Amino acid sequence: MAVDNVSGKPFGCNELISSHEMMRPSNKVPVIGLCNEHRERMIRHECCPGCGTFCSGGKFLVCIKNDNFPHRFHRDCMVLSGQMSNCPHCGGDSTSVKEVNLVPNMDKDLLLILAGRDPAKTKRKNYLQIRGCKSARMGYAKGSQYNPDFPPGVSVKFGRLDISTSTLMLGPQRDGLEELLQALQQEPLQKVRFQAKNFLQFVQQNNISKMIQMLTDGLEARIDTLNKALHEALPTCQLSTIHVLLESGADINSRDEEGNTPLIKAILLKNKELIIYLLFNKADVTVKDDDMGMTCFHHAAKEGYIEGCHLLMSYGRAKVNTVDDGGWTPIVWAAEHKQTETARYLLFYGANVKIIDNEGNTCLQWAALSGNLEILKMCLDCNSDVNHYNTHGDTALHIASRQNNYNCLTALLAHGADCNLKNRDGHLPIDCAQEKTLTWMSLKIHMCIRNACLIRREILPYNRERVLCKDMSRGYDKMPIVCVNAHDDAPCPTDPPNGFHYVTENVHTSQDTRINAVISGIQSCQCKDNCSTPDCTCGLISEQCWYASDGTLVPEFDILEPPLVFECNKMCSCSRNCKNRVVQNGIRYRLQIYRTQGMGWGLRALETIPRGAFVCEYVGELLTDDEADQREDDSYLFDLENKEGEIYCIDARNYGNVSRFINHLCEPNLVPIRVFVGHHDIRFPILAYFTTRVIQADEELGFDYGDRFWDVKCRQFTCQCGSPLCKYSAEVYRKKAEFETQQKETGNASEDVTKEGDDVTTTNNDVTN
Ligand SMILES: C[S@@+](CC[C@H](N)C(=O)[O-])C[C@H]1O[C@@H](n2cnc3c(N)ncnc32)[C@H](O)[C@@H]1O
Repeated sequence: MAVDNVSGKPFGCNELISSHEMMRPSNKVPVIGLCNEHRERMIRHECCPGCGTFCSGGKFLVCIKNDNFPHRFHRDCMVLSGQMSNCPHCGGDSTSVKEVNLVPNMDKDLLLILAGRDPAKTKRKNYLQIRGCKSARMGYAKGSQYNPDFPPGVSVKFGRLDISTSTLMLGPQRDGLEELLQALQQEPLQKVRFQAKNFLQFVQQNNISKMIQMLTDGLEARIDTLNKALHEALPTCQLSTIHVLLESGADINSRDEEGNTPLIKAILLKNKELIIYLLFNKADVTVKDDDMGMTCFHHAAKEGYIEGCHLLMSYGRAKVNTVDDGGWTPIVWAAEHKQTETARYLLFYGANVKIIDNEGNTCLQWAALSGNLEILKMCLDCNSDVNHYNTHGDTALHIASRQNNYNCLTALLAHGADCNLKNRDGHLPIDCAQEKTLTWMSLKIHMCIRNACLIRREILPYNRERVLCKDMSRGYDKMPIVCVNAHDDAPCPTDPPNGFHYVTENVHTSQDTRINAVISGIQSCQCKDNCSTPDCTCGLISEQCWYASDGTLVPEFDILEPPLVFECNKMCSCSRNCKNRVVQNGIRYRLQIYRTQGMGWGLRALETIPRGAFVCEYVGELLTDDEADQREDDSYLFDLENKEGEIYCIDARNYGNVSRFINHLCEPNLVPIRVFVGHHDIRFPILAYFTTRVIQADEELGFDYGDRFWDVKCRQFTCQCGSPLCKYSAEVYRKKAEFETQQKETGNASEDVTKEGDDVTTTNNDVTN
């Protein structure tokens, strides 16, 4: 249930939860079931990621980086999580964060709040006072209610768009139904052969009575005839004809020779009544056509049919970032076809302009191609990388130059586009422009001035980040594992000849590491309550269940002496979603492999990760100790010590996952924990990395490799972690060596002194004597 926060007071939402999809503003707070209004407000980032309540009244902060839809959050929540100045939604810096004070009229506004609505939207004019920002910037007027589920009383305002379906019926109108009933009461035809040609003719004529007669007299209509009739009927037919065809068994998701479904056709026809009818009859919004693998949503966006987009999302649950076979999202189609309002609408509903298509383009490049300045601006406002380049090495600047899109080029340069980047053919953006065109002249001037300044100030050109792989896991991990290099020309680490094979589970390359997974050896629980009580037997094998309800380790978990953790397994009576299952659910946070300064590849977080959260498992080849000793490259060996003396190792050199890139940090933020999931063979725990503190986006992830590693390796290389507390840097080893020499020298000296002393004593003794 959504909770609105008005001056610190909570107000629970009274509306029906509209979607089965639960949401939350960050992984710090539990997921919430939402009514439509709150769902949209969640998408607009109006829910505070710190406390999970909606910022609806009193003082709170807004980030106006995205002018149209300021993000909201509470100052105190950010202070508590140690994240002071930046917007927790988009990372916007303190210059875009302002404080607002909403003073709600508790009588009237409370009713709105309880109805899941935002009073600020209803009477925005004198409601919001944002310092340094016009109140009109607070987003689009959003109509009161719409209910994507039922009944069809849709009424939505988006800018000038007013989607209203309150007058629509879900099936044929009264006259259509009457005609159908009449036809059904007619005398059946005498037995004649069902002729597809005749039937199609009747369908095209909307001759319901003849259609019904043919269909009900026992003659068999083949499914493909019905499907063909359905497709042929769509452009001209009445809903009652479609209704009869579907009732008779035509497939609502059948495809014509171009792979178009009836829904795609209805979108192209912009037939709202038909779209709603098909969606309510469970037409599949994800079916792709044969041409470019476009779904109905891509077609709607391409056509600039906002109403269609809205119906698909609200009735059909179409996903705003769904991709076609070329990796294009609906907003890319809108950008390419200059559908500005559609793009604005899609952005409002969470379109991601940074998604990279199969040719390496983002939406920015498509906007530069079509020359749509508005959409290009939207992409830049959403922090698109202005220097991102595609598989040909073309940036948006190359594309705008080639197309002579002067305004787009000017906007790109104003946002820091680099005019000195060459594409794969060695061409600068200016080389792509036709001489004496506006783009050419503008670039010429820009380059002359810019390059002169660069030379004067000895500024090195911008070091670009290259995306070497969009997902090293090839879809096996839940999150794509991107690999980037902004440092040198090292190729992707999976590339031959020195590459490795990305696997998501440990692999066996010999018989000697066979795991005992016999189910009689696995303890399981009998819980029926999500394992939330201390009686869960699985939890008890680990002393207690160490996971809090959000999947993080409880604060009392001892990260210095971590206990073994036993998660619930397939033999347990509890549900697959119980509290005691975390590692088995896989990677949840966005991670990136990147080229570090001095440590080869490394792993970093792309989003904030809370303390005690599971990050990834160390995956590789299971080896015996002896086998590990034979390996030439020991850089990726991890010991699975256990108390029974048998030592096994995981080697991630040839087979591994994202965790093989985790470097040593002298101030580690990860700790490896032994976890058991599918078996209880104590020799082969899962090595699961958990965070030891909150990790910020872009922070490198690392754990302490330990003295044993560095005692051996310090002869080959020293630690480059750069921490002021580094224990294994060249400097530390130098000082250690100096100290030891000194010790030796003073040790020798004191030995000498002792000897002398002995002598002295002797002498003294002599004296005494
Ligand atoms: C498990 S791998 C980590 C990933 C590795 N950086 C790579 O490029 O594949 C361990 C190796 O990374 C390098 N490495 C890890 N942490 C380091 C550190 N703090 N300083 C220097 N090198 C480090 C060492 O070469 C080490 O043998």
